[in-house]
Amino acid sequence: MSHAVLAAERAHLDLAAACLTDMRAATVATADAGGDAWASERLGAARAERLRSLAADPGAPPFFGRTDTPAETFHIGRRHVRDAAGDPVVIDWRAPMSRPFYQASPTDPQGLTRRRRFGFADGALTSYEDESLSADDRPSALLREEIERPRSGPMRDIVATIQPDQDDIVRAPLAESICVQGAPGTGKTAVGLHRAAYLLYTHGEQLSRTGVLVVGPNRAFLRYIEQVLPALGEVEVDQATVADLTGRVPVRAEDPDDVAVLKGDARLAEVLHRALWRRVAKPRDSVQVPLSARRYRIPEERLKRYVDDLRRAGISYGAGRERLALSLAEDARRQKEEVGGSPTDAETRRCARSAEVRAFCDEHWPAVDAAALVAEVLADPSVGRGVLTDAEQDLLRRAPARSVRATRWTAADAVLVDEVAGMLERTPGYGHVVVDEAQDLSPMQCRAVARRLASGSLTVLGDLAQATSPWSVADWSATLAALGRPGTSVRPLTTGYRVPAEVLEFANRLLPVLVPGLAPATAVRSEPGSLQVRPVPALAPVLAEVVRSAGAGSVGIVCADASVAELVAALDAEGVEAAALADDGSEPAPVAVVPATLVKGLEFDRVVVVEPAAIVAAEPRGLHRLYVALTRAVSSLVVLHRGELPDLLAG
Ligand SMILES: Nc1ncnc2c1ncn2[C@@H]1O[C@H](COP(=O)(O)OP(=O)(O)OP(=O)(O)O)[C@@H](O)[C@H]1O
Repeated sequence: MSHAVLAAERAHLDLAAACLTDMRAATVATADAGGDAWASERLGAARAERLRSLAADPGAPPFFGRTDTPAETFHIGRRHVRDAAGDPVVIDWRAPMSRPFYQASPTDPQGLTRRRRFGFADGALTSYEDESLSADDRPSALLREEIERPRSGPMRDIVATIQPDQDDIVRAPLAESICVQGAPGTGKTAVGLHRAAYLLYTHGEQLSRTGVLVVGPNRAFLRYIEQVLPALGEVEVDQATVADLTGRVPVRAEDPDDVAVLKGDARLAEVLHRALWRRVAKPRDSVQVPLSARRYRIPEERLKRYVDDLRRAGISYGAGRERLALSLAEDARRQKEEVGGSPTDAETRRCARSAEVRAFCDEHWPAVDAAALVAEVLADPSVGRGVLTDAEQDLLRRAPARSVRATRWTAADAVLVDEVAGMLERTPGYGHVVVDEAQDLSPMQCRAVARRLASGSLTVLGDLAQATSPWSVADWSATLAALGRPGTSVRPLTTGYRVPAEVLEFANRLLPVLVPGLAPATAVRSEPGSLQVRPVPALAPVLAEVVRSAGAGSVGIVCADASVAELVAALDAEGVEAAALADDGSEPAPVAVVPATLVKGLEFDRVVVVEPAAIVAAEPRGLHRLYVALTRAVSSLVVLHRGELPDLLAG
């Protein structure tokens, strides 16, 4: 390593930091344009956003790499930095010029004569490493170190080390929907978030209008990933669970699995569609409507035609109702014009709002409340005859509550209510949606996500082996069809970055039973001693000892949901401070007792899985749940069991 090179690169780092400071100052100083309050508010909001995105993460240096071609040198960083003259000092990692940094290889140098990576310690540039992109390159130690650096705490970005197969997905065109089937810890979530950041950078104008949505499985997961996009300079991405998206009614009850599966079936959309549209009634008589002090009779035949045309127009139920009122008013207007009158637009609108027109619409195209309609279908599912079997109708049937408000809704009901709401009024759609842990979505939940998509594209992330919901599928086609993107190509990721090889191989013993034929992941690193499987006579003392000797980093104790409180109390009795992880988005405690049903998508430095057989026994897809639990560890996994181990793990 040359000192002169190091000194020059440090000088460039200082220059970049100074330019960033100037850019921030210039943004603050931008004067408001004119006295228009709305414009200055918009400008203020845009400036605040730009400031937020410029607010450099103090731990993140302005660049992490450099590419040289015979003509040019680019430093690559988290965001674009330019000097006072407007010349680039650092190129945004998402810019096309940055692509060779991620993709160049000795077999395809992509025009590069050198790729340089930088090593940092506490924000200071301490080392660099060059590849000449020829066959004699040694594998990059810095790259390896960074990729293998144990990770814990909230998720961090991976911009410095995105791998070529991941980069292909991150930079796929906006128009292309993609489904990533990736084994545990292969970077699906990271790739999905970086793709969102890439698309926002590349198609900023289009996507800033329509927005980007990230859908995750629960609040704990959203909390875990919430820092990644802001660290990449993207602060305007919505993050939500399906429950958030469909939260039109309070959820206060749970369905038995068989009922939940049925309510998640796409045929329910057909049932609800029928239930709604059968409200529209055929006109049986003419009607008289008032227009500027006179009344006009609209004959039955024309009324029938208006209703029929609107039914067939492919518009929402609500829009149809509004347009029906307008059709009647327009009819009266034409009649008046035929006899030489010239009604104004205001008079015609008044006619559309008249008591007579409203009464006609209420009778023939009545207003509908989404929750009330679902309550009605659940109380009498016979509207589903021909779509659902008799047995299925019986399964769905529920004694009606005193009122719609008193209904004890379940999560699956909320999705049905959202489906109807989407029929009543078009749901505004995003330009791109990233759906994580998509293997767990029911077809009806997929439809709820698809409604938020408008004509945009999707990034679907998941792992069939981690599918734990009662409606889990064995391949991706049903999910992709319900998401409205049936032709989406499925791309595998199989290099595991999270879990050490010893732990991954142990978990992979379950794989042939979970999803026969699914390719197992290969871990990038091996850590001898990272796996311990310990039969114990009593849990609490050993668990306490394991936690005490864990050293720095986060500890996640994963157990069957029913045992969480007991374990927290047992640790407390042993003098070990631990807290249960809740699904309210609050931060996990340094030692967190995690219900198995909440652990999906998370990672901890050290994981203790307590009584695997109990996790398996707790639910129908308990073995899949156990696989999720066993693949959360970054540094070590300890399995403690008093009872027998599940067969596949024993021996
Ligand atoms: N190219 C990379 N360089 C460095 N770290 C990476 C890379 N890809 C993934 N990682 C890290 O590996 C870990 C797992 O990534 P991530 O959570 O995205 O995987 P996943 O496939 O979504 O996992 P799971 O399905 O098990 O939840 C994270 O800590 C992530 O930062």
